Amino acid sequence: MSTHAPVITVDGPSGAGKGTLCMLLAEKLGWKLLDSGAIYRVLALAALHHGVDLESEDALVPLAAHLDVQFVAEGELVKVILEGEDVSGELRKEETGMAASKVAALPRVREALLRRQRAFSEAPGLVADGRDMGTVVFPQAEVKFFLDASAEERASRRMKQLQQKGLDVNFDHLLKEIQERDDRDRNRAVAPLRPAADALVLDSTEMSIDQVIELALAHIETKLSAE
Ligand SMILES: Nc1ncnc2c1ncn2[C@@H]1O[C@H](COP(=O)(O)OP(=O)(O)O)[C@@H](O)[C@H]1O
Ligand SMILES: Nc1ccn([C@@H]2O[C@H](COP(=O)(O)OP(=O)(O)O)[C@@H](O)[C@H]2O)c(=O)n1
Repeated sequence: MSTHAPVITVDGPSGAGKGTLCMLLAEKLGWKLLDSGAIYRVLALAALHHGVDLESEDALVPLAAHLDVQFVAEGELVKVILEGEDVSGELRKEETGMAASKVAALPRVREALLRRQRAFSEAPGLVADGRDMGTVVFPQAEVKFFLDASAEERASRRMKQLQQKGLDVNFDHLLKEIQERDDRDRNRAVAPLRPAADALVLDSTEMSIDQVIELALAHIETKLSAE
């Protein structure tokens, strides 16, 4: 039998600051990190590389079940290796996020990836970043957050992030893509993006990263000391 390890979940829409918060929490607590979005992104890339239709559930399920991916920590960065190839750069592109949200809408694809995500839970604890971490993948999690921000603020954060990587981006186009992806994530039949009933909802539109972390750490301390 596996021993129980505590889990903190952080769900929310694109650009809300989930990845930033999760990385800092995992570092501070010395816990493992699950970037579940990266798994959906890798699956989308595998489908594109193999010429598999992003809407063909029958073809995507075996690809998901046998996904050959490794996450290799290199200092602060995580290198993502798909079938022996470094796809870290391709992974973060907005079009990969868009393709990921298409494969992620398919129920049997999500089912095929469940065990792989749950396997990340190990001692001393796990911080899990995604859309359905607190509702579906780790419903028993000790601490749950739903991190949100206005679509305009999220698009503006994403634009700065992409510009820092030297990419040329148009704000209106980015905002439209983010809204389209959010709509698909919120309205899909299985594991839609929504806060778990027991999640603390944080709207970070007017908050700095430090303020979000401070609030999150205070909530974690309250929840974990009450266990
Ligand atoms: N509260 C905040 N205020 C301003 N910028 C933020 C905040 N939180 C995150 N960011 C920045 O916004 C961008 C997107 O954050 P990220 O953590 O990747 O979001 P997500 O994982 O939810 O898509 C990053 O460049 C990050 O540094
Ligand atoms: N737990 C998760 C994580 C991501 N996803 C899907 O994967 C896409 C990419 O997720 P991501 O977390 O990498 O995206 P960003 O928030 O970084 O933009 C999302 O738009 C969702 O469609 C999901 O369905 N469930």
